[in-house]
Amino acid sequence: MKKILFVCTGNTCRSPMAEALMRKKAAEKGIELEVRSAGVTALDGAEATEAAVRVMEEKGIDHRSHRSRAVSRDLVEWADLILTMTSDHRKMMAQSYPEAADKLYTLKEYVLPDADREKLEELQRLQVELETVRAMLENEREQGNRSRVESLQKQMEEIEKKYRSLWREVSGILARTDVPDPFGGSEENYRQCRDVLDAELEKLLNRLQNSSTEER
Ligand SMILES: N[C@@H](Cc1ccc(OP(=O)(O)O)cc1)C(=O)O
Repeated sequence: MKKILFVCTGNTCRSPMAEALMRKKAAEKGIELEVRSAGVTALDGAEATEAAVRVMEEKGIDHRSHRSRAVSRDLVEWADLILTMTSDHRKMMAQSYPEAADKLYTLKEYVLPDADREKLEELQRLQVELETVRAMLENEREQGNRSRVESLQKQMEEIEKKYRSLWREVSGILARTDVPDPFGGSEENYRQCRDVLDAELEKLLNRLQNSSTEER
């Protein structure tokens, strides 16, 4: 059974709403899933915010029993898929748990159409390549190896060129990959957040259903 971990900051607003909505949707569609949530800087045992409880009630979900918890190595190991609310959460998770890198995405990124997702992955790959070549260049500079420095500089310019043109294409997509934090906002902010999550989770369920029929 697929195990999904949703991650936000405090685990009192976004990721608990994602967890509860996903559990309900999966049950309604008869899809077997296990879902949990946690926060990158969460305290253990805090209740969901009042406004979150109210807007979940509107969807027929009793959210009062939620208690926050911090992300832990056990939870990361438990999950097959980790979906964060923002790209900052994804970065923080990748730094703390590099071994989880290939199951770590922002929720919105994971449900993008394939073509857009491939572009984002290519951008991340170029970023790593750029850092690697930059480190090699520094090293050769220190050694005073001029011909090697020149060839690495050319290589870096090539990668930067590709990076810049791809960046122009994907910056629009990237700007839309965060689920904004309703914490401290009005009930309407929470409702909007819930509806954004609801729409993204519908796409997530479709993606999971499609990939399980492809696997058969
Ligand atoms: N945990 C933060 C506050 C916080 C709580 C919730 C929160 O929203 P979410 O649960 O969606 O990350 C964001 C931040 C603090 O100690 O002040």
